[in-house]
Amino acid sequence: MSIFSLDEEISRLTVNGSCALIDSEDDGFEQELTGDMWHKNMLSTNPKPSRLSAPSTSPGNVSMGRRRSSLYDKMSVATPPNTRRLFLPSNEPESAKSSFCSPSALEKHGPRLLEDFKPVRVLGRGAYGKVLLVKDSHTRRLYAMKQLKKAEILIHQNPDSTISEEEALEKRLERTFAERTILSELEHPHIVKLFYTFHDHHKLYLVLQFIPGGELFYHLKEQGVLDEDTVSFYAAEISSALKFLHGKGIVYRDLKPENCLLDERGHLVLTDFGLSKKSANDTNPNSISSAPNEGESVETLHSIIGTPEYCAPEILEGKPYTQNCDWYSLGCLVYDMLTGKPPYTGANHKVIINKILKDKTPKIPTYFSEGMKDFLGALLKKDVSKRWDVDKLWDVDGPKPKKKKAGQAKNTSFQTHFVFRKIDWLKLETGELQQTTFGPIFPIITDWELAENFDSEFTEMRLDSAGQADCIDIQQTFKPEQLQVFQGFSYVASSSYLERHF
Ligand SMILES: Nc1ncnc2c1ncn2[C@@H]1O[C@H](COP(=O)(O)OP(=O)(O)OP(=O)(O)O)[C@@H](O)[C@H]1O
Repeated sequence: MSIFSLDEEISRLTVNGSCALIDSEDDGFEQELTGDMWHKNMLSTNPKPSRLSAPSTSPGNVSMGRRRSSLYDKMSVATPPNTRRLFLPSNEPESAKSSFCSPSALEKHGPRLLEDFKPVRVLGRGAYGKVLLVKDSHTRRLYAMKQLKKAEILIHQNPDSTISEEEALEKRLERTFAERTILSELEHPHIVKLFYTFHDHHKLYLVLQFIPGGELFYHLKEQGVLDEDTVSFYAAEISSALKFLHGKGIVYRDLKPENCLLDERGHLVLTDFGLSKKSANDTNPNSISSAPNEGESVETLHSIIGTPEYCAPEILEGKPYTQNCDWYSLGCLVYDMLTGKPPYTGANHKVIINKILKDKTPKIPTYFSEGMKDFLGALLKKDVSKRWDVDKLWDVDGPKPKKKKAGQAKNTSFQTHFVFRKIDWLKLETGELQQTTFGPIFPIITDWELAENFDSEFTEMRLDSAGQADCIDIQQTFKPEQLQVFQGFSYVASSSYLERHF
C-alpha cells in the first residue's frame, strides 16, 4: 500500500529529519514508463493538446496509459469499460432505490452480520482486503462492502525502521478505526456514506453507500484530458468536501483520482478515509469526537503518508504540516485532470519524491487559461506560507480579485475565483446540485449490479477467490488479547441517518 511503501522510501531518504536528495537516474527503470517521456511523446505528436482530445490508449500505446498511483508495482489496469460523455437516462434498479425497508424494520435485525449480505462482485482492492458490491438480503439494496483482514492489520510488515513494531501496529489500528469513526460522524453530499460496520473472526467490514459511476481514475484514463470547465466543476465538488472536513478538524491526506468516485448522475464523491486524521486538541465546537489513539494535532501532523504524486512537499520533507496539504493535493489533481498526469511523475516513488523535493515549482502549461494558471500557481506553491490559505479565504464574501491582475489568487476568496464563475456554490453545498443536475461526465449504467464502470480486472474476479479462501486460522495464530484490539469496531447508523439516505 502506498502509505507504507512511501514510509519506507522516506526513511531511506531522510536522515535525522533532514532530507537527503537522491540522483534521479536510477538503474533499471523502464524508460518508456516515465512521465517525462510520456509528456515529450505527447508534445511531439500534439504540440498543443486539444482540451477535449484524449491521448491514445490503444494496445500499441500502453506505455502512454495512466497507471494506478497507489498500486504502482502491483497490477496493470485494463482500458476502462463503458463511459461516455453523453446523456442517458438513469436505469437505477429497484434494488438500489429507497423504500424497501424502513429503518425501524432494519433495527429489528440489530447489528448486521456477514450473512445479511450477498456478494455480487468485486469492485476494487486495497492494502488490507477487497471492496465488494453486496446486496442486503433483507432489503435487496446494494452496498459497497469494504473488507479488511484482521491478520493483515496485525502482521503487516513494518518497513519504517524509525518506529518500533508496536508503534507501527498502533498506527495501523489507528488508521483502521479512523475511517470508521470519521465516516460515521460525517454527512456531506460529496462524501461517501457509511451505514454499518461489524467484524467476525477474520475480517472487519464497512458497509458503504455504493457509488456506481466508478473512479475518476477510469474516466480520466478513457478521456485522457478534461476541459477546464469540467475540471473546475470537479474541483468545486472536491473543495466543498475538503472545506467541510477541515471545518470539522479533519485532514483528508489522500486526495487522488482513485479515491474520487462518480455517482449515478456524474457528481463526485470522496471515498477512502483510511488516511484521514482528526485533530486531537481541536477546539472547534463543530468538530466530531476523536478516534481512538489519536495523538497528533492537525496543526502539527508529522506522519508521512499519502500517495507521493499528490503529496505536499512539507509532508515528504517530514516537516509538521496542516490541513493546507489537502489544497496542494487538489492543485496536483486539477493539473492531472487537465494534462493527463500529475505535476511530478516517474517510474517509481523514489524518483517522484525526488522531483517533488528538488524541482522548484511545477511547470504550468502555457496553453491553460490565465485564470487556471493563476488558480494552479496559488495552490501548487511548494512553500506552505506562500500557498493559498483556502480555508481562511473560502467565502464568497471574502476579498474579490481586482480586474486584469495576474498572480493574485492567493490573496482572494476561493469561491469567487474566475475558474468557479459557473458554479452555484449554494446549490452545490446543500446537495441540491447533486440531486437536480447531471455532472459533465455521465457514467453509463445499464444495470447497477454489473458495476460497468469498474475495472474488469476486479469485476470479473471470482467471488470465492475474493472471499474466505485467503483467510488464515486467526484463532490459532493470534492470542485472544491480540484480537481484543478490534473490540468497539461495530456500528449502526442512526435511524434518522438511515431514513435520510434510504
Ligand atoms: N463506496 C464505494 N462505492 C463503489 N466503489 C467503491 C466504494 N468504496 C471503494 N470502492 C472501490 O474500491 C476501491 C478500493 O477502495 P478503498 O480505496 O477504500 O480501499 P483501500 O483499501 O483504502 O485502498 P488503498 O489501499 O489503495 O488506499 C476504490 O478505489 C473503488 O474503486
